[in-house]
Amino acid sequence: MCAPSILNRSCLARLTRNLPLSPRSIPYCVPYTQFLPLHYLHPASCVQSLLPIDRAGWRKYEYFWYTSSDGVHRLATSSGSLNEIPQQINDYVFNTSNFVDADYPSTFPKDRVWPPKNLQDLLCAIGTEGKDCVGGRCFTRAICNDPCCRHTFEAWKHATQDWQDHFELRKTDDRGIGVYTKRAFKKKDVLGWYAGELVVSAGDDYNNDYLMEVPIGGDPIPESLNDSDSDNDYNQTELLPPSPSSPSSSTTSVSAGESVMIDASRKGNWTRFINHSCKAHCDYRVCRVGNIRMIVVEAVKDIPPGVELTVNYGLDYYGPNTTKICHCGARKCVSRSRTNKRKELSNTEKTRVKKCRRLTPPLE
Ligand SMILES: C[S@@+](CC[C@H](N)C(=O)[O-])C[C@H]1O[C@@H](n2cnc3c(N)ncnc32)[C@H](O)[C@@H]1O
Repeated sequence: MCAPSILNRSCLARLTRNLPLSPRSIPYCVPYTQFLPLHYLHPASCVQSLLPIDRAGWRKYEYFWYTSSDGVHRLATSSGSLNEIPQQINDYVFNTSNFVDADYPSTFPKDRVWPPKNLQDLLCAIGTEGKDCVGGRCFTRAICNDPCCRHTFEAWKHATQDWQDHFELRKTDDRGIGVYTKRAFKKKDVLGWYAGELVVSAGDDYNNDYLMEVPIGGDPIPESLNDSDSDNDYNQTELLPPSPSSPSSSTTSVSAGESVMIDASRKGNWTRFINHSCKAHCDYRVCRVGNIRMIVVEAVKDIPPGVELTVNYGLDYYGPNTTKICHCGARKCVSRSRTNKRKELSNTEKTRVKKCRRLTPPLE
C-alpha cells in the first residue's frame, strides 16, 4: 500500500501494470481518472491511496499522465482540471526563422554563426568555460561528479528526466499548482533547469507569467548573482518572470542581441510550476552544462522532504510598487507588510473618527 502523496517506484509499477492502455499510447495530459476503470479506485487498491480524500470527502489530488518531448510518459499530480495542465516539454525549443531579423548580438565574438542554426549557436556558453559546469551538482547524481568531465546537454536532459521521483506537483489553495519535494536536498544542489520556448524578445503584447530572460554570448554572469548570500529573505535575482504590472519589467527593453526569453507558458518542464515565496528555498542561476548555457534552480538552503519548493521572483514581481498580492504566508512577506500598512491606516482613520465623535456636541 502506498502512503498518500508518496509515489514510489513499486507503486508506479503496479499502477502501470493495471492500466488499460499502454503508457505509450496515452495522449498528452489525459487525467489519470479519465482512463482508469472504476474498480481500480477500490479503497484497498494502491490507486485509492494515491487519491487522498480530505475531511469533506473530496479528492485532494488527481493524477495524470503527460508525455515529455523525449517520449517519456510520467505521472503527475494535481487536483486542478485538465485545462490547467499545459503540455510539458523537457527541452529548449526554438524556431530558427524567428531569429533571422535579429541583430548580431553585441556580446558575441565576431566569428560566431548568426542567425543561430542550432541551440549551440544561440546558447553557447562562450566566456563561461572557466566557470564550473553545473553537471556535477545535478540532484540525480546520474551524471558524473568528475569536475574535469565534459558534461553534455543531452546527458543533463537525460539525467533530469526522472524528476518525478524527487518532486511532485500539487494544487495549492491559492497559488495554483506548486512543486513539493519528496526527499531532502542540500544547499547548492541543482534541482532542475528552466526549459521552454526560446523567443527573440517580448514586447508589451508578449507577456506572461512564465517568461525568463537568459543572457547570450560573452560572460554575462554577474559575480553577485552567483555568489550572493541567498539566505536573505529579500534576496532576488534578476532572472525573473516579468510582470505586466511591473514598471521596471525587462520585457519591453529586451535586446535580442544580448538576451533571449525562455517562455515556459506552453512548453516547459516542471520548474515552471515553482511558486514564489518571500522566504524561498531556491534561486535561479545562470549556469552552463557542457557548452550550453541555461538557467537552473539551485537550493540556497537545506530543504527537507515534503515542503513546497519556492523561489523569490523579486520585487519587480511581488513588491511595494506592484499590484500583485503574494500569498506566500512568510512572516516578512512583502504583501503582508503592505496589507498591515493598510490595516494601520484604517485603524488610524477609526481612531480619528472616534475622537471626532467624542468632540462632536450632542444633538439638540
Ligand atoms: C510561474 S507561475 C507558478 C506556477 C503556477 N502556480 C501555476 O499553477 O502554473 C507564477 C504564477 O503562480 C501564482 N503564484 C506563484 N507564487 C505565488 C504567491 N506567492 N502568491 C500568489 N500567487 C502566486 C501567480 O498566479 C503567478 O502569476
